[in-house]
Amino acid sequence: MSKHSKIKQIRASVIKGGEGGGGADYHDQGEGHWIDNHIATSMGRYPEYRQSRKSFGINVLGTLVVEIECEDGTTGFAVTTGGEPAAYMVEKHFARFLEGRDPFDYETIWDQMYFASQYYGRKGIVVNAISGVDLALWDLMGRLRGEPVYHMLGGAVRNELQFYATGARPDLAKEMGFIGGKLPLLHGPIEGDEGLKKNVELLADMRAKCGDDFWLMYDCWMALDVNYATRLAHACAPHGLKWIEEAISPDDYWGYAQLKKNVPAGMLVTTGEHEATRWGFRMLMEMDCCDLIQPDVGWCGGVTELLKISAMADARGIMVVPHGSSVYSYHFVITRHNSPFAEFLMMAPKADHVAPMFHPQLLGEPVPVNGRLNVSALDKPGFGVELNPDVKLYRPYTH
Ligand SMILES: C[C@H](O)[C@H](O)[C@@H](O)[C@@H](O)C(=O)O
Ligand SMILES: [Mg+2]
Repeated sequence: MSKHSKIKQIRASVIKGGEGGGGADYHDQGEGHWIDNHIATSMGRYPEYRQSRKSFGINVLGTLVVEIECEDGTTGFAVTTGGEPAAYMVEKHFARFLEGRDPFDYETIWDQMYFASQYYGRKGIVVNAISGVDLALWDLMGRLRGEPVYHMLGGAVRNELQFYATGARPDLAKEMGFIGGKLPLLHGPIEGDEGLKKNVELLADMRAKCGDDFWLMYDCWMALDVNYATRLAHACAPHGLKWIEEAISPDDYWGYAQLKKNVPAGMLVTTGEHEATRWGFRMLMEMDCCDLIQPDVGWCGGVTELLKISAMADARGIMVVPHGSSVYSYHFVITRHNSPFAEFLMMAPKADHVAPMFHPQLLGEPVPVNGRLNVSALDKPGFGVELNPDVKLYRPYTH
């Protein structure tokens, strides 16, 4: 007989655009932010959509806030990307698998959410919604037990996290103590050899500013084809490009397998932030698509699924460095030997100082200091953060 308080209610809320700012939908930033400044994407083939990813809707979904309340009043929550469509699924479809149940039945809850939505889900926003519910369950379990999530995942295997920084200023990231800097790629195939030359020149400039021992990577956000990515990798090799990230479409497993053969020896091919579930990552690994996988724990299925993905990768000697997702990935990374470092997304508009990733939605969100975060910063129940009461929530659907 379960000794735990049962789940009384699950609630899915959103934050109206503009009031909440970026938050979990961290691409939803103001004008002039580096994260929306001429970054190469597949939509770049349309001139009207080349300058700004917001122009084609990268921020159209918004934040999903999932709250799960127990009969004793204990409430766990999590935020991810999903907005009203994801809220609809949580309220109208997934709630039935949680209410009246023990929150520690998270395996069965996950299984029922996934297979009940298999006919319309499996990847994308449906798995974002499942991930949001799963993360809220892990937060709730931690609060019920008075333990941080990382304790429940087996405990820390090291006493601190080390981070690389994603943003437009790797030179400043080096000064801030990060172990590396990941640049967004600015020019895609539509801009021809001239654009490729600019991509290489930017990397060369950053290499000159950062010196030889600082990791430099390119994030290509699904924008390229195999030939362009191959040419870019070879042109960037003399400037010490450590990895080429998400160069092509997440659906083109065959292209990744070819790119991994094409790149210069020693350069890593990475991907995975837009992949989902153990089955998607099994495909990436068994088709030898990449050297390092980057699931987003708020998009791939949550902690419950990331545990399965990570074990598969560990058995294959593949590193798992989750896509930046603040505390939701920190609690995982610090417990895994095959996750030796983490990503920190520079949310400051000029990438010139450290700011909490999901600001302003979360209170108590820890940030790296000198590119590191001591495990003690995670020593609070659940994921250790609270919802900011000044950020108003709207519950678009009920059940
Ligand atoms: C910087 C990239 O274009 C994305 O905005 C970023 O969110 C993601 O790809 C990452 O790896 O951080
Ligand atoms: Mg990326």
